[in-house]
Amino acid sequence: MENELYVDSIQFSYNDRFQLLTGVYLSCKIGEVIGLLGRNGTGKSTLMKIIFGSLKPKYAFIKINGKSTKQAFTTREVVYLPQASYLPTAERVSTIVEAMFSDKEKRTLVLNDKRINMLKDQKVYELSGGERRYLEILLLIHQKASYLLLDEPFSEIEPLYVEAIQELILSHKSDKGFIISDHDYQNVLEVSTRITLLKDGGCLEIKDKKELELFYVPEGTFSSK
Ligand SMILES: Nc1ncnc2c1ncn2[C@@H]1O[C@H](COP(=O)(O)OP(=O)(O)OP(=O)(O)O)[C@@H](O)[C@H]1O
Repeated sequence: MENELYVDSIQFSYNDRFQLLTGVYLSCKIGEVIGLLGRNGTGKSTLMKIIFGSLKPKYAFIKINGKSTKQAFTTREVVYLPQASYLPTAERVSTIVEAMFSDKEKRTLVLNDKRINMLKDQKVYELSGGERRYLEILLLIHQKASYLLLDEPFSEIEPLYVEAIQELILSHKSDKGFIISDHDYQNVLEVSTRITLLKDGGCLEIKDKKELELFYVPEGTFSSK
């Protein structure tokens, strides 16, 4: 299948005693926002690292736009937002944007973003959690890659920036595919086109909110409102 990130049969363990991922199947097409939910420690971050290629699995079948690969990052079609910030804290926002984009037009586009423009002379350590996370995602969204793996993009950031990041994702959905993992499932649900639940080492497709109540959130979470 063209224009799809496809992973199948992912097996992984950190030690011999426990197999964390036992045969994960996941797919994401351009235009899709996949909400990857799961309880603490089920392996969401591990799965993203395996797909990206920074962690070696026991077995994985990964195909990007019809071509199989061992490490998705080598195809330049996949970028990954790790849970922790990846920006050098002592650098100015404008310096980072210039370093990350050789193309002048792209640089100008990013620097003219309405939120980043007023922060461009600040250093990364001076930004709020939300401003920094927004910048990190903006920098990834403007890369050529078609697929973005976002590990906890909404975690511990101010509501204004949760909304800004949601807007950013939705405004780029037509030409990108997103896989998003976050504990704040409401924020994920608001932008997702599909939900998959990582559970007992595999991925379970969630059809509707009723199924989400059955497997993930407390009964009545959606119906009692
Ligand atoms: N480098 C490591 N060595 C050994 N065990 C690890 C390592 N990294 C993670 N683990 C363990 O593997 C399991 C899965 O971790 P992972 O971070 O992938 O889960 P997660 O679903 O992303 O969790 P959370 O939602 O809390 O971020 C956890 O039990 C974790 O403690």
